[in-house]
Amino acid sequence: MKGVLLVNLGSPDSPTAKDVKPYLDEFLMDERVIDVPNILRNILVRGIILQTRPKKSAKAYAKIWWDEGSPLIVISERFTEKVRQHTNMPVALGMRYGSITIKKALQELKDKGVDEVLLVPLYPHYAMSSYETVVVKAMEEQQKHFPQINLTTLPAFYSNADYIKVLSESIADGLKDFEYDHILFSYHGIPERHIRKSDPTKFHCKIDGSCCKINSVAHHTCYRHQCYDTTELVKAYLDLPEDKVSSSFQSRLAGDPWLKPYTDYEFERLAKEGKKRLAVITPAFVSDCLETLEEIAMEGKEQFEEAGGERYKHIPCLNDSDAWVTLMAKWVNEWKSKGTLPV
Ligand SMILES: C=CC1=C(C)c2cc3[nH]c(cc4nc(cc5[nH]c(cc1n2)c(C)c5CCC(=O)O)C(CCC(=O)O)=C4C)c(C)c3C=C
Ligand SMILES: [Fe+2]
Ligand SMILES: [Fe+2]
Repeated sequence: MKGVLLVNLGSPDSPTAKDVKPYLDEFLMDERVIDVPNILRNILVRGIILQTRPKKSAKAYAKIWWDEGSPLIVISERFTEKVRQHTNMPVALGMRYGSITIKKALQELKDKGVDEVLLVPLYPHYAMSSYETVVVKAMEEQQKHFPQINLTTLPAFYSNADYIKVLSESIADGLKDFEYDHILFSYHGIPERHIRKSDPTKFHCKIDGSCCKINSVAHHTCYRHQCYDTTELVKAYLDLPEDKVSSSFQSRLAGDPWLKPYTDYEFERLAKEGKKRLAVITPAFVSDCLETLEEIAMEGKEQFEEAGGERYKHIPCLNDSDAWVTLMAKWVNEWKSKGTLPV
């Protein structure tokens, strides 16, 4: 029997330093997130970052936490339930980090008699620290504990025409009552080094975009390329003016150079250039989470207004909206009936 495994990033069990610490430990000790040799990662994560970050992150989580729990988890659970209803299939939810594990989700599917699983990493774009680590972890769990299960993975859908339509229409909806001077597409950042590492040709990706017009297999794994593609496709779908749209990268950790331009610097630059009314969308995330609700909706607003901006709007992620659930159900049903995957 066929079933679906949806996987998102995960959250701590509560917005306290006690629960944030083990969650961040698992997250940042992932070799695809902090990709340095093991000994160095241990020193960096356990000896330095985890000494102070859990307290700071817990405070940020406390600002966005809902009565039902972490927004990312609650939204993902609502989405899962709706996809289940729209497909009449066993659909389980796992998280890459934290207590709602991929192993438990696979067990849930196995207990229902599932032996063919469609794995859906809940990320539109490929990055080794998001999409790839989910696929690798799910394959490890499958090989170790569920050899009878066959896994098929949904490709990154950042440029899928149906997805672009759903995303664009949700943006248009968010802009209905908002006169804007500029729309910023803010994507989660990654270290530049990750782009080079993920380039199978080892020479194509130049980080500055000069490579992106030359056709290459590297684009299948180039997060930066894919983010800019999403912006361009939404811009074309909504016929947005060229000079009113730009892309940037948020949530960097100190240290290495991360993808530029940095979102927080862009808030300042745009406000200083006289863009007084700013709309921000965050298409690297399908569900609202700490990085959208705190960093963008709260901190970003403050940064923009401090730099002279006047009106600011964060447009929500797709979350459990009808259009997004319907699209996911369509992909799942096509896989179930014809064995095909979206392109
Ligand atoms: C080296 C560090 C990090 C990389 C690389 C990274 C990539 C990456 N992350 C997401 C999605 C999310 N990240 C979230 C939180 C978060 N991310 C990092 C670090 C890296 N992410 C940290 C330390 C945290 C925790 C919070 C903090 O202390 O700042 C979240 C939110 C989770 C939640 O519970 O709400 C998401 C979602 C993507 C898509 C990505 C690569 C493209
Ligand atoms: Fe992150
Ligand atoms: Fe490129």
